[in-house]
Amino acid sequence: MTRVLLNGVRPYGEGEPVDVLIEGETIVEIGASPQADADEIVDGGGKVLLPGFVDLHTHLREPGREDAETVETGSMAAALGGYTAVFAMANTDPVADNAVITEHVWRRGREVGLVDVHPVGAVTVGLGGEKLAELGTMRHSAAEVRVFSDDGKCVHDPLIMRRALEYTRSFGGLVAQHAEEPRLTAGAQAHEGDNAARLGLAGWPAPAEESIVARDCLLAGHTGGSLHVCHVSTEGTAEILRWWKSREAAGQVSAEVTPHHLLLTDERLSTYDPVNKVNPPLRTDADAEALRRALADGTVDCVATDHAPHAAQDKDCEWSTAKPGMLGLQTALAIVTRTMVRSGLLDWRGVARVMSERPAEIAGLTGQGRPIAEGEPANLALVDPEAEWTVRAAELASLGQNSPFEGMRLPGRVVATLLRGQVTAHEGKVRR
Ligand SMILES: NC(=O)N[C@@H](CC(=O)O)C(=O)O
Ligand SMILES: [Zn+2]
Ligand SMILES: [Zn+2]
Repeated sequence: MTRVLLNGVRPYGEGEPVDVLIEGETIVEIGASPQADADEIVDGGGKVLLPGFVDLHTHLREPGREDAETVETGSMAAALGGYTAVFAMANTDPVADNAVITEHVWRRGREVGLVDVHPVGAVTVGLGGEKLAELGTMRHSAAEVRVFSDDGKCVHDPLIMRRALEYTRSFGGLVAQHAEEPRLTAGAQAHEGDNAARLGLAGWPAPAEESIVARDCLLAGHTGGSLHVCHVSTEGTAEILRWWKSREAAGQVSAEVTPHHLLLTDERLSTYDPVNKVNPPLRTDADAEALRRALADGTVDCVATDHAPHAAQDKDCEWSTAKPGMLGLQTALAIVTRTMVRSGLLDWRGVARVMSERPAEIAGLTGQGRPIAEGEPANLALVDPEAEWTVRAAELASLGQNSPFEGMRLPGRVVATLLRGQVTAHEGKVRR
């Protein structure tokens, strides 16, 4: 069995540095270990050791748009970003609304072997919003799909949403909702507010999100199904979730926020650079601040990247025809470090909670988001909290280069990632 020694690391950024010895897939010893007989020694230098990150919301674009991303390039970006599990959204071409596609994505993930790739199944056939997909078949396929989402589109018909919550409940599944009332966002190009008005961009009003979130909380409560709210973007949504979760009969409702909604606002739109175009749109300072507070106090459960790579021709064009979406996997930890850790809103235990433990729990992954302790699976991310680096999209592993953080100097860097004891990334290089 291969033995890897992480030399002088601080689990959760707490206490004096310790040595972590990994044998095969498992952490076998934490303390002062003999270094001599390890096959590989990773020099920890007192850096922060966290459980490997889990991303509930990634777009890998395979099948169909392999010019924007593939399971392979997305897995590389994930490993470099500290991730040990990602959920690949179903809005591919063809749509992942059946077991053939979800098994293909799952198998590709296993072949690449850098990160656990869990395909998300579509809720409705072709993301059409009209007919439930064969959720049970996907659940019982080799990919064991548990998370279902029409992401990119909202399951806007309340009866379909009700049925999806009821049906997934029967096998312990989860519906992840892209909350957007389509009647309120027809033609929308930006957050509805002063900036959009000044720039002449059609508005995406906050209630388009909030009305669906409120409705879906009620439906989840009524059916006993599990609801996960994707990319929460407004202060109002945070308030609805806070109220709903304070109720005794809140049931299973969870929510995620993206790094870009924690940091960026619609002030960036004045250049009309489509790199800032995303769904839901970048909102106001007050929204971003409310989201940071909601993440800190647990109202919003976790960070999910909504990593959405696009080919150059879909982004280097005029605003209205550009596709929405931003890269996220390799910058998430740095944005969380800047917005949550440097601001004092979260300590590293808190980061472990929002980037690993909660998302693993929400998705029902048993081997991820585990404590850093002897006998536990060695899914780990080693983070240098002091390192500063400048984002260069051309240097990221993704095929698409649409990072809104281009040129930004950010704190916090992933030094190494381990998937079940295998080093998958180290010092900015992928290991295969
Ligand atoms: N976030 C985006 O702006 N785009 C996503 C879809 C989505 O997450 O809604 C995409 O697939 O490109
Ligand atoms: Zn979405
Ligand atoms: Zn998405």
